[in-house]
Amino acid sequence: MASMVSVQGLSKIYDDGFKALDSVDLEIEEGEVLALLGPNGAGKTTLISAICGIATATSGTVTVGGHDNVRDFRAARSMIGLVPQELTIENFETVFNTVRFTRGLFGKPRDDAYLEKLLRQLTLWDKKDNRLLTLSGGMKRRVMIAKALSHEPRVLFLDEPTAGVDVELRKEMWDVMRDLKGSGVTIILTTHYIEEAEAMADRVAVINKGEILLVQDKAELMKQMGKKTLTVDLDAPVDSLPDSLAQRGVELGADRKSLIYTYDTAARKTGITDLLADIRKAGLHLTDVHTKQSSLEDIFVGLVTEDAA
Ligand SMILES: Nc1ncnc2c1ncn2[C@@H]1O[C@H](COP(=O)(O)OP(=O)(O)OP(=O)(O)O)[C@@H](O)[C@H]1O
Repeated sequence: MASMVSVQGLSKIYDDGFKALDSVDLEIEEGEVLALLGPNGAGKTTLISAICGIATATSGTVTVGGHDNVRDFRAARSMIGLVPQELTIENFETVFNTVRFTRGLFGKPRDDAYLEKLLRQLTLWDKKDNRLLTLSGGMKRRVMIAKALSHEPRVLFLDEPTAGVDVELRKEMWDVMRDLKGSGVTIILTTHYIEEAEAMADRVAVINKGEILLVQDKAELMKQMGKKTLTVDLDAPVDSLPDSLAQRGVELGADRKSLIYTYDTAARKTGITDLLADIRKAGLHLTDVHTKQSSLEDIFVGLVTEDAA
């Protein structure tokens, strides 16, 4: 698939000498949802700002829809919609006027039919004549998205779209994003909620200290790095692990009353049946078994911690 956004060797050193981006390479495909995941201060906002041309890069290049974002700034920028972290809306303006005004700022001719379609898609049409200050938090966020899409961009950047919002509103935002993806918009969202990346992304890019540590298909990532742990609770503590179990890679729990077995979910044979037979042969009695699947969070924490080491 063609790259909608291509970032090559992008570095950003702020005036105080701080290197916020270190030679970032990133290809974003048309129609995908890419989640840019990283801890606070990782460089997510800086990267988005540099792609959108708000922050000037120290070195490297960015193209959007084939347009260089410096040499051909206007063409590149016209393809981008940006929803910043903070709500920036004109409280006394109406929904329709604010969206129409933003479209005008991009030099686009008036097209009320397009704006009606957009506001309907974002379930804001009923509120089109309402002043923004009368809207709920969720509606205000949707107005921000409508503004960002008012000039019909092909790529939408959402910087922390659900930071500090409640669970219900987060789910509502996810529905909005899914709907937009369905209509063909390429979406890049930054988040430090792993749950959000897990729910929304086709691909995940992990950034830490200005460097991209990994970019991968989400399902692939979870399959490859995903491990499952089986814990077997015993009816009485054991002094040492029987050899037959140690050979299988089983570990004794800290309480000496449980056995822990980690296996690869992608493997054809997990070895659980044999393991249970060996436990029985060793004369151990189990009282319970439970399994835990490693989440994107475990994978992410692992990557970032490794990077810090
Ligand atoms: N104008 C600036 N001058 C100097 N340093 C800056 C400037 N803006 C950001 N930084 C630093 O660059 C680093 C990356 O910041 P950035 O806002 O891109 O991170 P982030 O991943 O978006 O973080 P968060 O999740 O907290 O929003 C941080 O260490 C930040 O302090």
